[in-house]
Amino acid sequence: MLRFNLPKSNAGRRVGLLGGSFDPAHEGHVRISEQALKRFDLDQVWWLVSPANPLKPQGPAPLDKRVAHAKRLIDHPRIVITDVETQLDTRFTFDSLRALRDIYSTTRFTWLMGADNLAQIHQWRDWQDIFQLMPVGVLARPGQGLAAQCAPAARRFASARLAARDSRLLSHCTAPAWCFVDMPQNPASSSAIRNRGGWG
Ligand SMILES: Nc1ncnc2c1ncn2[C@@H]1O[C@H](COP(=O)(O)OP(=O)(O)OP(=O)(O)O)[C@@H](O)[C@H]1O
Ligand SMILES: O=C(O)c1ccc[n+]([C@@H]2O[C@H](COP(=O)([O-])O)[C@@H](O)[C@H]2O)c1
Repeated sequence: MLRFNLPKSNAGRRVGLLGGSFDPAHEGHVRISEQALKRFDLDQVWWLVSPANPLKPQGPAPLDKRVAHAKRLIDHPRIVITDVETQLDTRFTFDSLRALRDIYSTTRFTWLMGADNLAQIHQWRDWQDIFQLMPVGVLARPGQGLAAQCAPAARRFASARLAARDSRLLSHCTAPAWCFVDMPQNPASSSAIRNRGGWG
């Protein structure tokens, strides 16, 4: 029985978790979620709309506004918009993922992120523990290929990397395991939308 108003998940279901500020959500988020479903053999993708990125000094738009916009943008039977980090009162990704793993003990989670986050994840709290907790699926992002492939995290977990041709095995693997997949890339970014005055 769930303590919170959290999404439901059946035993054995494979769920990708895409964390982000979604300030605002855009077509790039939609594309990588659709690709992740296919390329990583997932049943669902949950968007974790975060209260705030612990590394960003300026807070995002109010959570309700970001969640409502995300729900207007995407209407997909296998993509779920959630505010679980607010409900769990967690701010750091490792804490959120550990809490979800404990609540949904029979769900197989995969952490998802764009290539820009692979290049930065070594700055996150407990980042190596994230790789030990669940498989990690990385999706290509324009201009981020080289930085991501040479990133400290890519080097540290080089032996746990799956070839892109085996990407559908990722969500079935035991951690640590990660995979970088290339795909038709989408240049959208929340900061570009904010800078154009298209949000807020
Ligand atoms: N166009 C894109 N292609 C691939 N990955 C993306 C794209 N846009 C966002 N992502 C990924 O989606 C997740 C959430 O992204 P986020 O909400 O920070 O959006 P953003 O566009 O990166 O925002 P900002 O420009 O403010 O940094 C991150 O893992 C990010 O790497
Ligand atoms: O846990 C951390 O230390 C940490 C530091 C920076 C970012 N994150 C997470 O990374 C995800 C992407 O953040 P953002 O703001 O770039 O959308 C989001 O889920 C954040 O909570 C997590």
